[in-house]
Amino acid sequence: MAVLEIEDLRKVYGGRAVVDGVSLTVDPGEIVGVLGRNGAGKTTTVECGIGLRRPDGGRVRVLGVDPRAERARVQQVIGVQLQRTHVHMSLTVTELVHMYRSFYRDGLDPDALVERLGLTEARDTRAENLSGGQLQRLSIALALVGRPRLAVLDELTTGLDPAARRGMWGLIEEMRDDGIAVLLVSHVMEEAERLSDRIAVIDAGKVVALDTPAGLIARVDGADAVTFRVHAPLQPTILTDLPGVDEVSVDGEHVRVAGPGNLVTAVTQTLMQHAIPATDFRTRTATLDDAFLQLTGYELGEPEPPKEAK
Ligand SMILES: Nc1ncnc2c1ncn2[C@@H]1O[C@H](COP(=O)(O)OP(=O)(O)OP(=O)(O)O)[C@@H](O)[C@H]1O
Repeated sequence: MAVLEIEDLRKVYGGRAVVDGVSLTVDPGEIVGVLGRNGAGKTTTVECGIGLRRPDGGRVRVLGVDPRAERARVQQVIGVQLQRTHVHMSLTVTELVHMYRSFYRDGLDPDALVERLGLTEARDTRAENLSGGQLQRLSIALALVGRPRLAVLDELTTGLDPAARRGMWGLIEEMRDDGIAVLLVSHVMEEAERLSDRIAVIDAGKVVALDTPAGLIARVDGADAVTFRVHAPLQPTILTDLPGVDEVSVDGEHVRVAGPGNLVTAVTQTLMQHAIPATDFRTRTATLDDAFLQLTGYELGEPEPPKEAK
């Protein structure tokens, strides 16, 4: 059974459907990423999914239970880290993590979790005196200490330094391997790509794509390309016929060859066979960024210029 099931969810504010027919599921041991522009409806979807907001339409189940009808039962199985954390700011890190642990029947060792999240030195500091990154780590500790069946993480690593970010990813992967279902809202493409088994891209309240990170990247049109300049006449057909080439465009001496995968080797070999001198090779490989931008209606830019030699 899916841990979280969202079916045809609708939420309306001021006559506008900010969530408009969203469906998605998260299985045990699965990390599902949720990507979308600011205001796309991600937080609203997630908060409806765990019973914090009342849907105006559709159906939501956590382990088969309606989270608004059976609040107490559902609270026992979910851990939530939201953008706006409300904690008792006058309590210390240790006090808060132990208090949250006491809310759950089962759970992690609070002190070990504090250490794992790099909060040992701050354990006796009141929440109100923590740095932004420490407060972020605390909110994650509070979400995870009850060993939830479903962890909902909204902007997991915002404000964390690069080392802390890597550490957090490792922790989330361990939890996934332990069978926990994770719903991960993120604006960090590297994070979404590394952690997510599947990614839902939400735009204007609708799921515009739901696929593996590799599946989303493979959908990008024309983002894998090699461009170069030729210094002798070129018959485009010598390149069009190469395996993996989708499109060849020639504009004077500028040539662009597009298709999935790395085409540089095949292109340079072919040019050599035909004795066509060429320079200024630039390559571009599709990324999750490209997929996201294309799916949410942005135009793709031109290939990056080559890096200057040091
Ligand atoms: N309580 C509310 N009352 C009125 N409008 C709301 C309310 N909550 C959200 N909205 C609107 O719904 C839309 C979706 O908001 P939501 O917070 O779900 O977006 P998001 O995708 O999480 O954005 P971000 O990436 O900026 O966090 C926005 O236009 C927002 O202004």
